[in-house]
Amino acid sequence: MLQAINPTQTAAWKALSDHAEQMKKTDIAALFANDAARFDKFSLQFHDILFDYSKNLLTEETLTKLLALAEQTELKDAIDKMFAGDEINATEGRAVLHVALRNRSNTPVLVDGEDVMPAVNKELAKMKAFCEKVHSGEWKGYTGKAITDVVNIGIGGSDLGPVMVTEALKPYWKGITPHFVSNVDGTHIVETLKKVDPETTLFLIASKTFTTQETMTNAHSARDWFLKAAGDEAHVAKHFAALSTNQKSVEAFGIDSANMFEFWDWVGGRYSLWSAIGLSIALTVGYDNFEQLLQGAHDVDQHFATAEMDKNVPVLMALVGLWYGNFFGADSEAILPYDQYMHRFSAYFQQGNMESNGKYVTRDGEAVDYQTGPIIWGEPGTNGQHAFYQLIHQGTKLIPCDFLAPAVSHNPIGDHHPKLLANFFAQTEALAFGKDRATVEAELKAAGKSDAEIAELAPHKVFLGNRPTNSMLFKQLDARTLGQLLAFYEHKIFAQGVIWNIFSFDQWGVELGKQLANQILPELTNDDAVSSHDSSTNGLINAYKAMAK
Ligand SMILES: O=P(O)(O)OC[C@H]1O[C@](O)(CO)[C@@H](O)[C@@H]1O
Repeated sequence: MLQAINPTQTAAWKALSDHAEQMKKTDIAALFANDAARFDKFSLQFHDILFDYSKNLLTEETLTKLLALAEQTELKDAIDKMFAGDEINATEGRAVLHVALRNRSNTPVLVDGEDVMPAVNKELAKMKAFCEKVHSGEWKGYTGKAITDVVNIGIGGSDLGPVMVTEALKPYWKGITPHFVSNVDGTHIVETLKKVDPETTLFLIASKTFTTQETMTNAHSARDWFLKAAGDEAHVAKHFAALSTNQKSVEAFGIDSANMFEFWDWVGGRYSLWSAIGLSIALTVGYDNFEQLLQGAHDVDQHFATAEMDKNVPVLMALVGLWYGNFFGADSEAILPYDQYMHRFSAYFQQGNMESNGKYVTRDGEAVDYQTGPIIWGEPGTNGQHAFYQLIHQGTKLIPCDFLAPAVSHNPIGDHHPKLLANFFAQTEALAFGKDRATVEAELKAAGKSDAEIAELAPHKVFLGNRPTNSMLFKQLDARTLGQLLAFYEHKIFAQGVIWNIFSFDQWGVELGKQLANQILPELTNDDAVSSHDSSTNGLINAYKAMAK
């Protein structure tokens, strides 16, 4: 159980509030001008990843105060408790042990006194053997053909991680094409099924609970489609596997437990790509690469658990983010990967972050009077530059941004990569340092503009700068580095949740919508006018019924 500590009642919070008022009087450009060693002081190398957080509105004093906040909210104790298998997901009565799934050191991890590592290793061995059979062609479909396509049917954490990772690691694909169906909108499954052949397709029904409406509906439609071609129920075993914690429901669906890959209730859905939910990843990029992904996350787990707080990358990421959210009123963060393969990275951490820390109730059941989880958004560079960077540069909102890029491209064609990276560096520089009025006026003058034109145009061309960014520059996007990046963000989210005194591993906020949808569904299947809701909901439902006739 984690202590409930109100962060705003700590001495550190009060000190940070005062300090923020001081820091509002300076800017990032001044901090660089006053300290030639700033980059060295505020950057860290972790394996092949350089984390530069120097382009932030902070000083050593800021960091000391932020670290004091981490100490006074007992972050270290919370980290130890997570790794020790304590029930830190208190509202669901569960431990939080995605770190056990990637525990390559294999040291015992105890849940209720029992070491979970033998079960974790057994399941990994099962996944490995299955991948080998599929890749070698030993696993055959009902007409004796090898598998060419995998369709993962899942949603939320049972979809976003596998989609993001398989896309990010596309250079490592092994000849199996992955497809992902998540939305209950029939279009998703129908359009996907058009691309695959029942004789050579393997369906992975990915659902921790095996009760999720969207997933079960898609799974039944996939099975109907398959049986239409295959005819015989006996063939289902060759084409359907389940990734779940719920053996009973898997069997009820008609999937043999031999084709079930198990995980456990101490794995949160949005932290589950490291579990059997990652089977589509292992099938797509090969089991060896899946293991490298686990290894990368494990590298960071060890770092998070043991590094000093002031050298601890996820802790620093958490503190820097919280600094802007709680003391400067920033309400969103942009994640901007300069790597096309990472095009689902921000979407993945929308769930990771917003489902974890989108909470207004504290660990002791009170309403917070401070900001918690930020809105997460972003697109790959350079697309974002031609879409929303205008607002980041000159808008009225403070939007801390993370820039991520590989030094080495998997596709070193012409001068594409230097151009991409030039944009990355230019953007972080422009955001931090801006362009002042004098420079703008001198440029306009040099371009031959009259004094009147200069006076009119100059205000629009000034960049105030002082827009904070973190940069993550890494050697190349391989499985191990990706695993490290993902674990950085996961632990950042955890550390912030601890300091905010909220529970990061439940998601009660998704329940009400599900409950109401279940009540409304039967109302849509008859012709009666509906009057049981508010006038808007009644009006919409009745209009729908009339239109759909
Ligand atoms: O894997 P399941 O049980 O189908 O759940 C899917 C998703 O639904 C949620 O419970 C709520 O959206 C997520 O946390 C989870 O990732």
